[in-house]
Amino acid sequence: MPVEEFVAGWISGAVGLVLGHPFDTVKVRLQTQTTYRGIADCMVRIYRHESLLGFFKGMSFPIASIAVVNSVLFGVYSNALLLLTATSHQERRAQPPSYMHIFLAGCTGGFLQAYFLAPFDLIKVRLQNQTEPRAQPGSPQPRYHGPMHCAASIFQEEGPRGLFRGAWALTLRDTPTLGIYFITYEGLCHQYTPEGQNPSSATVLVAGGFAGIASWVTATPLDVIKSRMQMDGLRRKVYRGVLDCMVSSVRQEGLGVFFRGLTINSARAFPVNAVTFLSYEYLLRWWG
Ligand SMILES: CN(C)C(=N)NCCC[C@H](N)C(=O)O
Repeated sequence: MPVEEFVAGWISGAVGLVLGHPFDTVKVRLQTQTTYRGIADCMVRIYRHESLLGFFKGMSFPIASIAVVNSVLFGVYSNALLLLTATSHQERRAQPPSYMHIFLAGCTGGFLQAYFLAPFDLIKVRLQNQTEPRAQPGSPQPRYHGPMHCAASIFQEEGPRGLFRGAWALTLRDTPTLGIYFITYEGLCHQYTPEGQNPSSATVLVAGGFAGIASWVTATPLDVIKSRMQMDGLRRKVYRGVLDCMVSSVRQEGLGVFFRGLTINSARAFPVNAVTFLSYEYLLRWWG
């Protein structure tokens, strides 16, 4: 089993993560809190109240976990394609796999990564939603003092299953949309690359960027539900499950609720996934 894909997936994911985290914080706040009037209002209020550091809340755990999460995604995707088509990453340029195989391999990668991602994503979302500024004498204390304290508190209060709150919505979000992610990337690279050659850097950047946008546009409705399920139970439990969360969110806020954070999700997706795929391709070429 080639391990290069796992390592390339890890490094490329970390590059994208740091770049996209501030946008991700704004998105999570817009999806779960109704007090912001829009992207600009949310950004200004985070900056005024919590300083620049407010945008980077909850980033340390994703950085630590990206090694596992992205290497599972890219490694499983590539190895699933190897199983389905009997071609390695380099051979696939000369013998491109069918879109059905790419989709199935992407869905498999998405399905498996969701379970590795679930606890880390939960802790990220909980920390991103803490609006208290950095601790100053006399100022209100945030509920969680950091990622380890957050993980330990959830574990103590809700048991090990609590760490997987929202995991079902996350799996529903990631399984089909990662199929779409890889199909868009491979399809655009194939379209704009001469037969048998490697795609140019510009092609990889554009194809990666659009793969990010296509997958996040389709993922946003379940992303909203996932974030709400993850915040549920913080004080009292409101939703009975994914379907109940969907129905009551639509009842209270209308169908537009499914598009909360769509603009910022798409704006974030382009640069993050452009650099993720560029570093992924270069690392694999570098290792031959
Ligand atoms: C729509 N979904 C869930 C994805 N495209 N997932 C792949 C993640 C890529 C990158 N780390 C990101 O956060 O955009």
